[in-house]
Amino acid sequence: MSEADKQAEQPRTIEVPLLQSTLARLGIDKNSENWRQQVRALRQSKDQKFPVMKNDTLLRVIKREKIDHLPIWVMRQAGRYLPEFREVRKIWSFFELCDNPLLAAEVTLQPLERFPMDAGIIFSDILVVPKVMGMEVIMEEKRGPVFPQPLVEPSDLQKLSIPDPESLGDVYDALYLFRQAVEGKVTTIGFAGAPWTLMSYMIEGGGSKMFSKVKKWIFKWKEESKKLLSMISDVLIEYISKQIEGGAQIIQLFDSWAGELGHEDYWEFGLSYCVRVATEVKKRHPETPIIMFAKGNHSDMVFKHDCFDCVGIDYAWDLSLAAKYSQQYNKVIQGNLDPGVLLAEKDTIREKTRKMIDIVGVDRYIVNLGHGMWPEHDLEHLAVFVDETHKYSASKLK
Ligand SMILES: Cc1c2[nH]c(c1CCC(=O)O)Cc1[nH]c(c(CCC(=O)O)c1C)Cc1[nH]c(c(CCC(=O)O)c1C)Cc1[nH]c(c(C)c1CCC(=O)O)C2
Repeated sequence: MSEADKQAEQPRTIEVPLLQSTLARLGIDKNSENWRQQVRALRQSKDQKFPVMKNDTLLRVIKREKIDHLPIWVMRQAGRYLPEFREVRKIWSFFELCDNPLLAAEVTLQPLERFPMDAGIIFSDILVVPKVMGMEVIMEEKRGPVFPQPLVEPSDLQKLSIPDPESLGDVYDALYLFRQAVEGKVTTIGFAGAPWTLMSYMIEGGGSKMFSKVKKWIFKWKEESKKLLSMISDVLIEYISKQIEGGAQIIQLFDSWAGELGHEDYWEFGLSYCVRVATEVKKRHPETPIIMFAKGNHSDMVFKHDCFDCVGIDYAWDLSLAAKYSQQYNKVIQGNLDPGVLLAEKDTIREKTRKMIDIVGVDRYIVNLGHGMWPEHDLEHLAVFVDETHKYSASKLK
């Protein structure tokens, strides 16, 4: 039986146990036909207020304020390693979750029930942006995201459009609900894919080994490639600004495929567009910090730009070098435990965690993995990573 058929057999009432009391407090009835309008009206209302922060450790690190432990969250913290997430996925398809603010907020809350993280990253995907620009995206069970009709040549750019920013309103609504629900206990993180990574997906049509199609574009059709990157950047500026207005307190840009380009080319086709996006967002929302995660060998470039408050370090990067740059450029760093370490014995996880904290120190540091969680990860092992981060950093901060 196909995934869609299996899902069709399940009851499709929206079950959001973790969100229930928040909905009651906000006066939203999830069983009414217009619950979406109810959420949207609250998010857009001029006098919307969020609960006072009780744990703003992550934001305090960015502002270099006093903390009593180092903050930790993990990329893909809402995902398939959680049995309760897999239960929800039996009933709803991946993009149905992304398009439903109640369900997206609910699954963002799931990991926080189990782990005392300091932040929650909103459940969504970087590919919702190409979707609203007019491209079809499907999530295939074993392959991941697939674009049935990728961009093949420059004339295909005509198929794309600049969407009304509110067409991604479900994401802002999910952020709004999540921030209401956590009642100040964690920081709310919004995110977007970087222009280069999104362009790669739109042209490769999914994951890739050689990146030959997108490389042909940038080297053969340079101006058209830049037109596409500019277009994506313009959409991202609006999208991220609206996420902040909806409730995001910090933003992470994911350039997952940065490492596929050489140094100069990454500047020309990658990072320069991230700088443009971040600078523009900062003009509108100077108080909101931005984390730049350029996976694969280009973090050194990221340190040099004032528009980024924090540099995400992937697991392959030398953390000592990152710590040195963090001092030199006065920037917070985030990362970078290899997700594979979570498969090791618990003692190894504790040891590696302590080592990272010894290298970076207990200021300017947000502890995280060096890439996202994997479906095969063990819950208890993630708990050990979180626990050791909090205990060890607290002992050093005393
Ligand atoms: C490249 C990329 C994508 N999506 C994302 C990136 C950048 C980060 C990175 O480098 O991994 C970002 C992303 N995707 C998802 C989040 C949610 C927030 C979080 O908890 O971190 C975030 C931040 C949910 C997701 N996005 C996806 C899942 C799993 C799909 C499912 O539930 O079936 C989740 C929880 C699917 C997805 N989405 C994407 C891929 C390659 C895949 C398939 C990989 C996989 O299957 O794990 C595109």
